[in-house]
Amino acid sequence: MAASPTTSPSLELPADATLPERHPEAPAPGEPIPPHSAVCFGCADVPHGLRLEFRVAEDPAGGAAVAARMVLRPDQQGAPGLLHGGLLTAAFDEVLGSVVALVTRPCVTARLETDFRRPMPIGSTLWLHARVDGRVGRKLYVTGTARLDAEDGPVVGTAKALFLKVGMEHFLRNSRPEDLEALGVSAEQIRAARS
Ligand SMILES: CCCCCCCCCCCCCCCC(=O)SCCNC(=O)CCNC(=O)[C@H](O)C(C)(C)COP(=O)(O)OP(=O)(O)OC[C@H]1O[C@@H](n2cnc3c(N)ncnc32)[C@H](O)[C@@H]1OP(=O)(O)O
Repeated sequence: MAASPTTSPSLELPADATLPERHPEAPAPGEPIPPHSAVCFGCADVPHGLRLEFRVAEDPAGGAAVAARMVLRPDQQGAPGLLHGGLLTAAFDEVLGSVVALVTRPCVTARLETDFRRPMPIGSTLWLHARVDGRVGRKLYVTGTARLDAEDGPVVGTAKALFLKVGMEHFLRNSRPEDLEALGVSAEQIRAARS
């Protein structure tokens, strides 16, 4: 049967997936991970952003893992006094993307599923954890957990995602030219990628 544009292959870890190690130049367990960009909605210190703070976590199996924390603010409400669910998904996108970046980069989210398990009161702190479970070629399979108010607090959400390794041309072809130029990319490089 032909694939439907509204369905995607499973996020289950394929049998031939291997556990990828952290890149040799990636920070070590316990070290903080700085924002990957000064303007990122997820990790940069921007007023409207999630302002997630990260460190590399120890993975018992020797794989790549991160821990992150996010304080839930009044401007992030969905139902009165509770975090908007889409922001938990956004937080997972950032946290799962960050752990993938310890293995290889750049990667983008192809598919992300969130399970919402408990409400998240404004004023609480989310403690998130993510791990790369396996890799098959360009495809990286990642899982994450969000807990309330402590690293071992109650689970409020879980996520599974597939990230795909892409080339720099993904950004050169698709990002706004002015944003690329602000990063030092020349107009000529942008034109060449788009010709
Ligand atoms: C100079 C500039 C500086 C830039 C500095 C960069 C900094 C980097 C910062 C990162 C920051 C992170 C922040 C958070 C992460 C985001 O938020 S990323 C933003 C959200 N994501 C996107 O915008 C991605 C949009 N989607 C796409 O561009 C394309 O669909 C993709 C994901 C690249 C895939 O396209 P493709 O490369 O053509 O892949 P395709 O050949 O279709 O599929 C390859 C394989 O993946 C599977 N696959 C593809 N899509 C799916 C899916 N949805 N479900 C299941 N399987 C799938 C296919 O079935 C196929 O499997 P195999 O047949 O190989 O077994």
